[in-house]
Amino acid sequence: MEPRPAAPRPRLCDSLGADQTPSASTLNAARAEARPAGRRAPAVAAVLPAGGSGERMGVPTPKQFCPVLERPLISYTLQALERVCWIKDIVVAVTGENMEAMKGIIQKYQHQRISLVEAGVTRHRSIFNGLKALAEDQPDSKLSKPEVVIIHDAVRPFVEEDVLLKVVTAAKEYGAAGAIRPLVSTVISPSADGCLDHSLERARHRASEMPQAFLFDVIYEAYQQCSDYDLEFGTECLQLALKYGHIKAKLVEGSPDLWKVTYKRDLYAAESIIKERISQHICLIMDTKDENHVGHRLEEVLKDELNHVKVTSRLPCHTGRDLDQIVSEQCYSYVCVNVMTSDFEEIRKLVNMLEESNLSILYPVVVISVYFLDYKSVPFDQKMENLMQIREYAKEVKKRNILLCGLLIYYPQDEQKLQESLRQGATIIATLIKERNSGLVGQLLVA
Ligand SMILES: Nc1ccn([C@@H]2O[C@H](COP(=O)(O)OP(=O)(O)OP(=O)(O)O)[C@@H](O)[C@H]2O)c(=O)n1
Ligand SMILES: O=C(CO)[C@H](O)[C@H](O)COP(=O)(O)O
Repeated sequence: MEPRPAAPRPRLCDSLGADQTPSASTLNAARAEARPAGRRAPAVAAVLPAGGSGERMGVPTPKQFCPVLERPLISYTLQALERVCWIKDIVVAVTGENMEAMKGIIQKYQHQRISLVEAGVTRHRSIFNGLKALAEDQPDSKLSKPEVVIIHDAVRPFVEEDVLLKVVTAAKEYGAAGAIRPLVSTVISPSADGCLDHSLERARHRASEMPQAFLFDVIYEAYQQCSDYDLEFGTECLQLALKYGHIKAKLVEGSPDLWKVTYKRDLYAAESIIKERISQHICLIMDTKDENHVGHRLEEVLKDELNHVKVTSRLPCHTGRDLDQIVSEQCYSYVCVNVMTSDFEEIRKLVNMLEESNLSILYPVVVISVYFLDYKSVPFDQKMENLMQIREYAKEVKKRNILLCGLLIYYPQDEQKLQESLRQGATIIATLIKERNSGLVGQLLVA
């Protein structure tokens, strides 16, 4: 039996940013990095069954294509697997009628390493079709048979590298492995007359989740021997490895986020989790170096209000160089503090950089333009005329998934009122970033 590969190493893919696909040289470097001396890293591929109709979701669109933050659910799962640079191929099984839509998603969100196969009428048949694509070296296929294959539902978007590595490592040793979770409800067995026959002791049972991983030959041979009944009604790949391959899969404790999107409530939960994850970093761009200026006080109040969020500040003159760094850190929330001017020059520069970075292809980027309205120095009507440009400009940039709105904070005012305005401003900023509500683009809010 092959020795276990080394423990998980830092992801080389991270240095490229989780949403970017590593180059071939980085993949090779990652493999070399992850390969202890003398041990060969297994060739790993993934099969994603995505051919269901999502009946339990109760909407016409199959749930894998339902939008979350205006992006199809399946795209998040693909992104999660693409982050893992040692998965060389990702085979997705979709129905013929959804093939073009799937190709469009791959192109729009710049997914890589994806191959498409026709789904089957059941989940097992879809998976089997995916395995066939990996098993047979068709003349024009760029796919090759992997040593280990991951099977993961396309509607489980929150899968991390660590659990993938655990199931793959275990599959190499045991032949099969799968993620499990504690049961939330007790499992019961009803009798023919619809009454309780018996219940299972919940603590002694687990829920089978995904990802699962198998030595390719183990699961492929199991599917080839599968009865029609199993292909039609089965729901558990680990059971096929046991029944047809006599392999007892290694069970790996998974994280709470491995759940499968099945009902409509799961879409709302997925959107909430994604919003929370992309709101963990705020970049504050100041247009003044004056450390004593009120704009820097807003930074302090924001840090105080949002103690779990990373707030980094930048000056426009450094923005270009620094922004590349921020983009690679996956920052999707920008607060531009304008104390010196109410014109749009700085905002336009930032928006142009964000567009060039393609950052807003995957997630909506929030840009909040904060104006300290020194109503004593500039006639109010002249300033408002300037500021009202935001409405039209915001409509324009919304098309590129950038959500722009304005925030006015009166200034100067007595210390207590100013502190109150700053706190109100921080609350408004936090809400705009957390909610990412496209209905508010172009609005001018007042703290
Ligand atoms: N013929 C099928 C049926 C299901 N799946 C996929 O298997 C995964 C898990 O199945 P499930 O949650 O049951 O999806 P649906 O069958 O679409 O849901 P429902 O049972 O509510 O119709 C999903 O990614 C689904 O697209 C598939 O590839 N081929
Ligand atoms: O949890 C799982 C174990 O492999 C599968 O995702 C689940 O069984 C799929 O069943 P269904 O397609 O009916 O949702």
